[in-house]
Amino acid sequence: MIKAPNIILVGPMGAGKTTIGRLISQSMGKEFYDLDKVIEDNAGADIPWIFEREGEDGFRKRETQALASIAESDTGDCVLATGGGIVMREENREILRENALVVYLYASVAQQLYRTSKSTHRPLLQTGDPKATLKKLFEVRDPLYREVANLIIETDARHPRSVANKVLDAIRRHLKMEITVS
Ligand SMILES: Nc1ncnc2c1ncn2[C@@H]1O[C@H](COP(=O)(O)OP(=O)(O)O)[C@@H](O)[C@H]1O
Ligand SMILES: O=C(O)C1=C[C@@H](OP(=O)(O)O)[C@@H](O)[C@H](O)C1
Ligand SMILES: [Mg+2]
Repeated sequence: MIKAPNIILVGPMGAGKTTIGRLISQSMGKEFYDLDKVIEDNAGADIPWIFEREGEDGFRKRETQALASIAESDTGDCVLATGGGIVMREENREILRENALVVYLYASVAQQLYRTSKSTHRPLLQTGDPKATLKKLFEVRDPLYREVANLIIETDARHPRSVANKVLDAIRRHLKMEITVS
């Protein structure tokens, strides 16, 4: 059986997965991994370069490999922030569902747009109409995030520290509930 990491954050670009993942890993005393960073380290190149040279398909292959390698390693006791497209492949969703507590960080399209607008490192948003792109992606992906999630946390109108505290509370409640039930 594949051993998945403890806490996995999913959600759209700009939901705050990287930011919140780091904060909650510090509070929980767990190792933190950002899947995009793992992919970049493995490739020796950044994400825009990978998209440019290998296309989105090449990136998705690397993403699945990186997820599987973390899931199969002994680093089970960690917090993992994924990229927004992780739910697009069924094999990824299977790994996410296995053993991990998956937290969906929800953000409205307006917030996604606002939070991603200052950065140019997301190749999918380097289009004439990033709002339309985010909306289209969200329509496809939101049901998939919900399919794999154990917990859903709303992030609009919340400071990152407040989102992190909400996630930590929800995780504690969820784990306590599981212990009480079993
Ligand atoms: N709750 C929040 N409120 C305001 N800004 C946020 C919040 N969460 C993240 N951000 C900011 O939004 C940007 C994208 O966050 P990031 O963690 O990279 O998102 P993701 O990894 O989900 O794409 C960063 O500049 C980050 O500081
Ligand atoms: O939504 C996506 O398909 C992607 C999201 C990005 O990560 P973040 O969600 O952390 O921005 C990164 O993996 C890549 O640019 C593709
Ligand atoms: Mg990120």
